[in-house]
Amino acid sequence: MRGMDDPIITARGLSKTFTAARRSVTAVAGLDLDVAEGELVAFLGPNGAGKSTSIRMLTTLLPATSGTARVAGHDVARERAKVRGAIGYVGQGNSAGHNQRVRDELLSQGAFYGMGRRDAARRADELLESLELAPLARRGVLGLSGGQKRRLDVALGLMHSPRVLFLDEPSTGLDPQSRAHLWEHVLQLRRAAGTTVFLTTHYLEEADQFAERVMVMDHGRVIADDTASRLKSRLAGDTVTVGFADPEGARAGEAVVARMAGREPDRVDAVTVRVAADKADVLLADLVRALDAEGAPAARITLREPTLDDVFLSLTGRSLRDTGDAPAPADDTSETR
Ligand SMILES: Nc1ncnc2c1ncn2[C@@H]1O[C@H](COP(=O)(O)OP(=O)(O)OP(=O)(O)O)[C@@H](O)[C@H]1O
Repeated sequence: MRGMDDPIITARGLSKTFTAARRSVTAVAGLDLDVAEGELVAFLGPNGAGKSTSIRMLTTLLPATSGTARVAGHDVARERAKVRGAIGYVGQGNSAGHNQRVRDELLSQGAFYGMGRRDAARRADELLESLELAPLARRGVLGLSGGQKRRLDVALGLMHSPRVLFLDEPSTGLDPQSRAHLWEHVLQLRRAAGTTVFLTTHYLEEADQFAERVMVMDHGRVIADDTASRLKSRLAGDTVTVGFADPEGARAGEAVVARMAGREPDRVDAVTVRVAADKADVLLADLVRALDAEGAPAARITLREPTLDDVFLSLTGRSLRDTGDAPAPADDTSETR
């Protein structure tokens, strides 16, 4: 992996304003970006935040209104063909509308990229194998399941062995098992080839679990850019919730909690208090002892680690889950992994 002194993706002041019928919308407002080769970066944000527009500018599909970007050493405005040759792009719902066979679809893509027939065939078989599509090679594209189709999309994006793979919502609409499966493949392919992966997602858990770097976008701007764990510890702490046997216990316990945590707890209900804590795991043991010693023992204590949604909430005052567009959290990936 190369250092940041030689990033594979850079953007400076990259902006896009759409104007239609005298109304103008600034979809992306001054994106600055440096991505090192081999990084896995996730763009996270609510609908309309500007994620797709950013990706479409970086992949040369959309001209910027202002600003510049370079991908794999080429300028996205002046060297579009060179950029396209170096990247793979999987858009939202990429799959073909006609019923070509799976393997033929890959071969057409290879031809599109100017690959020789032999090379294309070899590469297609390699990708069919590694994306577990080999048994479906002769099946029509239209008969594939959602998850199979998305894996084919990824294979199509990888046909010419690009240095950078852009994925726009690769897992939206897939069931939890297919999502996990797709991710497994993307991570494995990336390990094998060192491909830089830049993707957008609505799934907080996904970004949290798999991305090395999370860029949170809102209203066309990047409002946070760091590893998920640093974002969480910096912008949203743990919460400790303490339940008492009765309201009297809660009253006595509340003061102890305040003293131990160093800040006033919130009242959840008559018998429960909640407090934010920087080092909740350490606090927990001390708190239990202190509550016992002062005759206000806890009936139950729960510790909740922050999620990326807490990060978004702390940055914007809104919940990503409340924006109405984020898919419901999948039941297999709850926020407390
Ligand atoms: N072709 C277009 N013409 C006019 N406005 C557009 C166009 N494309 C996008 N926009 C607007 O730009 C803003 C950003 O859209 P964009 O699709 O980049 O957001 P996003 O974060 O990718 O959202 P989603 O998660 O829904 O894909 C939105 O307000 C959108 O309505």
